[in-house]
Amino acid sequence: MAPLLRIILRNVSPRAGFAAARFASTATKHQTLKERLAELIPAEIENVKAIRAEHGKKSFGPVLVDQVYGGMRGLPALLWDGSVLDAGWCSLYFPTYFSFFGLSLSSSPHFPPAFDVMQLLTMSYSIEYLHLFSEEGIRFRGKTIPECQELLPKAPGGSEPLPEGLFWLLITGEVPTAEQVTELSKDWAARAAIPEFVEELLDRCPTTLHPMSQFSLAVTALNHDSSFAKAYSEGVSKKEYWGPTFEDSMDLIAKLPNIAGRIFRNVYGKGKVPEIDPTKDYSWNLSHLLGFSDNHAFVELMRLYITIHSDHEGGNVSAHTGKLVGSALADPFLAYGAALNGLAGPLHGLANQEVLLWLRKMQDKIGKNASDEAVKEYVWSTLKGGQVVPGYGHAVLRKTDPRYVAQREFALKHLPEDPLFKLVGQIYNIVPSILLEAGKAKNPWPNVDAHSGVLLTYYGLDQMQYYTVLFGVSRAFGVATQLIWDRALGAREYYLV
Ligand SMILES: CC(=O)SCCNC(=O)CCNC(=O)[C@H](O)C(C)(C)COP(=O)(O)OP(=O)(O)OC[C@H]1O[C@@H](n2cnc3c(N)ncnc32)[C@H](O)[C@@H]1OP(=O)(O)O
Ligand SMILES: O=C([O-])CC(=O)C(=O)O
Repeated sequence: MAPLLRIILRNVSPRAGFAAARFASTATKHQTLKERLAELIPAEIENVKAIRAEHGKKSFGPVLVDQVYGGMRGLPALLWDGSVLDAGWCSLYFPTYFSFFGLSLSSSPHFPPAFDVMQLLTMSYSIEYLHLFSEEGIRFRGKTIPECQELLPKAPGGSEPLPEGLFWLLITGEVPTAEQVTELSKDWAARAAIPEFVEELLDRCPTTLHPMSQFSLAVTALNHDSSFAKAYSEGVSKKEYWGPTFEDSMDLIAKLPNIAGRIFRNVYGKGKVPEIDPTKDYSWNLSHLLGFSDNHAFVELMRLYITIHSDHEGGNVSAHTGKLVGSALADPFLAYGAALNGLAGPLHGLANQEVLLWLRKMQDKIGKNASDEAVKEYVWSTLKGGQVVPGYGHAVLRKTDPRYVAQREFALKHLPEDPLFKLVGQIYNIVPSILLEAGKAKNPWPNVDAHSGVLLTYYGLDQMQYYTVLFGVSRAFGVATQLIWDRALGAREYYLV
């Protein structure tokens, strides 16, 4: 049985966070992200040392055979800094005077061991609050999506959070100033150009090659100019790994709009890719490269979309893959290229494409204003055909995904009368009870992918095979954050039996 214990595990984000560093110092208004990060790292290294010295030999509990066969669901062992996923029915948070320790209890088999952990923690941490049966789903550095929408800086005239602010929050645990976010926008615009050979590589792809394959190909090729790979080959000290990893991560995020824009224009015959505007924010530029920047609501949608898709704890396929590949000291481009290949699976990020295809097929079969009865029959025929209902269910969540809710609110504000949006609402009233009746899915509620494609379609971006590329632009924020912190804290490489 010993090898079982060495299986890597999903769904815990127990990192005593940045309160310690915040206690010692506070970000100054003019600091860059890298300067602030450099200040935070030493305290965090000490924090991890202290946790390991005190708790290193304690156990999170047994590993069940079912969990090993069940895709490692509910096993708490994967460190993830940026976000914690709360299943929607049970979550414990332990903020203390010097640290934040978030433990997500994500599935029932894990419940008893989790209580061991609770005891373990209460032995040495003062609990300021503990909330059970909470409803938040994802929290970015402890902040829910509505809190991020409220607290993060906005563009002039905009009401959705700027993803630049979310990235700052993921990296530092702090809400940035508007000035810091503007500097980040400028920095990313300055780094946005992609090498000519990557442009050529994309231009030579057949238009029939799936946009996600092109995306991963181009991201992988960026490794040609990796600061980390260069520094490593020149013998950089372990202690300095995080610096070139940070530079690569910033380059990666900055270059994604140019890659995504080029793929979109090549595949769908939309002409030459325009220049990045260095005075504009990241989402405006992404929208511009896709040809939608004159539509203010679409740009706002991109700001929301990139913010909410950025990070979802470490157990999902893309995040986990990025961390795993990065743990062998592959540079961020190689690690993220691998992550994108996982995101391209239909049970993960590609589900947003699958949802639209499924909706279109449904409309072809039963018409555009079908009755509830006809929709029910169509859903049953999907299940009876041995297929999944795309956009429904989740490995961790046990409630409607708050990212679905955020997108629904956006739709209610901007496109309340859209027929496809209404169909999504109709399906919401039908699918959960059918999935419950079918008796297999542990979570009958919709996930993020059930809604995103409908919004994009409304604004004219109806090339559904392309949708997961946008998801991939966003997910880089979370994966990059973890790669940087893993290098800063000297995370060990994974070892699978
Ligand atoms: C960004 C994201 O990645 S969000 C997820 C996007 N993916 C989708 O929307 C695809 C549809 N959903 C699914 O396939 C699943 O719910 C997943 C992959 C998301 C989660 O999988 P799991 O954690 O294994 O779900 P769960 O434990 O509930 O599965 C139990 C059974 O219910 C089935 N099930 C789960 N969700 C659904 C669904 N939406 N439709 C039909 N059956 C489902 C599973 O296929 C499984 O069947 P099996 O026992 O025959 O293998
Ligand atoms: O968390 C998961 O398993 C899948 C998901 O919703 C995401 O990665 O955004």
